[in-house]
Amino acid sequence: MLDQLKIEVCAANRSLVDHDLVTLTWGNVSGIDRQSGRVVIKPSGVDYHDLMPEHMVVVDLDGNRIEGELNPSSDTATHVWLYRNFSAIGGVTHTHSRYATMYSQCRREIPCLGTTHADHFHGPVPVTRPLTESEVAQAYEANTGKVITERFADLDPIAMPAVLVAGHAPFAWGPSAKKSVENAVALEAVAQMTLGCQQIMAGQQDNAVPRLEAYVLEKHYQRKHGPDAYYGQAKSSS
Ligand SMILES: O=C(CO)[C@@H](O)[C@H](O)COP(=O)(O)O
Repeated sequence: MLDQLKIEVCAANRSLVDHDLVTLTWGNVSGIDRQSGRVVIKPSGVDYHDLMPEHMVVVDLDGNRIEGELNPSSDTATHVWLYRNFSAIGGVTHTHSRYATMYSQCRREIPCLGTTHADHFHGPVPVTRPLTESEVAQAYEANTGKVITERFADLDPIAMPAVLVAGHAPFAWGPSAKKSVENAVALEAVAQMTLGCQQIMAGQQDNAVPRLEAYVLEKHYQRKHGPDAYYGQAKSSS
């Protein structure tokens, strides 16, 4: 079972380059086998072009390495925090993709301006609070997961499969490693289009950027996720 997951996670990491979501090794994808509770993640600092399934690292839900010679991604603690708290997700993608990272660094949400956004994200893409000095000093990556799940206290990670970490960069997730990459691609696309809209409107007398109407948002989201789209999920304890 994990051999197949290693193949999928390796392919998902390599696809980050094809989607122009990464510079150097600034990104990592993982996937979870919920049956065994094992997470497969990219090794730290390895060039994407050199990645092979056998390089993937297997960790448990506390981030302890179970299998693999290489060190797991430096963001492993964030990935496993998300798997522990968002029970319905199967894959996580973290990148420093340009436009979504600009919004993360400006600490501004990405408003829902159009149907492209609505097809993937049920509302504005939220931004977390910044980590405190002690949170950074104590456990930077785990506390990055903590501020994400804090921000999702009243949000559903199925309806909103992405977040902007203040001062850092985006995380996206989905039912599989591949789907988490797709959500990261969609996030970067809507971030770029939103920035463009804000630049277009900045030069206008009425420079308020029009938000997508709520009834259009609902229609598009339900068209993609079904009329009974499930917005709420019981959160497992971390
Ligand atoms: O967020 C960061 C650094 O800010 C990470 O995404 C690294 O840029 C990639 O780390 P590895 O996955 O190669 O350890």
